[in-house]
Amino acid sequence: MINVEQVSKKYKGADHYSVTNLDLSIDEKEIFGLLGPNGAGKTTLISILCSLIKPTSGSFTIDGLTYQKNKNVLKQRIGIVPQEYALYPSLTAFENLQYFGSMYGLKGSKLTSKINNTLDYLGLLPFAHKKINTFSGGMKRRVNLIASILHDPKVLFLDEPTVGVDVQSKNVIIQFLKELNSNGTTIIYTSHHLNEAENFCTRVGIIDHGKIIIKGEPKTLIKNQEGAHNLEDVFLSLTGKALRDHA
Ligand SMILES: Nc1ncnc2c1ncn2[C@@H]1O[C@H](COP(=O)(O)OP(=O)(O)OP(=O)(O)O)[C@@H](O)[C@H]1O
Repeated sequence: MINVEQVSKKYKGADHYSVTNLDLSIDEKEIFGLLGPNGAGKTTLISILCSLIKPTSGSFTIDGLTYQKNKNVLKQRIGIVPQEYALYPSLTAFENLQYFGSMYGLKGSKLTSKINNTLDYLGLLPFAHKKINTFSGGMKRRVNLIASILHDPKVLFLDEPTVGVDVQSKNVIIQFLKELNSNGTTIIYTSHHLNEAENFCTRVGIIDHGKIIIKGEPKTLIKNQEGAHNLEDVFLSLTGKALRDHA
């Protein structure tokens, strides 16, 4: 479904590469977790795959297609949940979702029922006609998520979809993503919640200094890492305990 070959990225003016000669292959219907310390290159990689930024070198395909030749087709096949909210604060949840749906050519009763059903699944139907600027962080994350899946993408990219949300919101978001996946959506997500990734992902890749240092099924990675009881143990063994502050 996704094939990445030797992708590198050096931002303009930067003195180092954020992603270096990265190879990655993700199968259809996987839930792939991209894990790594702050500054490891997760957002950069996901932004490249969503065509939000261009790689400095290397190539990749999604569903066998490149953006160079198939930008509009790929736009319909992928969904993007960015780290920052992409919502209009002075519009209601419903108005926001109508707007995002219309960007994918959706309209009428089909769009309305999709919005209402999904708001309902995610516990937001009673707030459908309230303005986003009255919503909590967890509620905004859920609307942000709905905005990205109205067009039923085959592949969904999520950059830290559960950051800053309470346990209840997190559970419903993960439940919803599992449901999408069981209906055929391939999911690639980044997270700092290793426990969540351990339970949610079919495979994870740990990325550090722009390179994937290990990838595989969480259970296998834990079994193969001496002394590891969970994914966090594997992560710390491989990436160390030093802080990753940078400015
Ligand atoms: N627009 C930019 N210009 C220059 N350097 C950047 C830019 N965006 C990111 N970087 C650098 O690229 C590297 C990777 O950053 P990236 O945001 O991809 O990491 P990350 O793994 O997503 O981190 P976090 O977990 O903190 O979100 C870092 O060194 C960062 O400082």
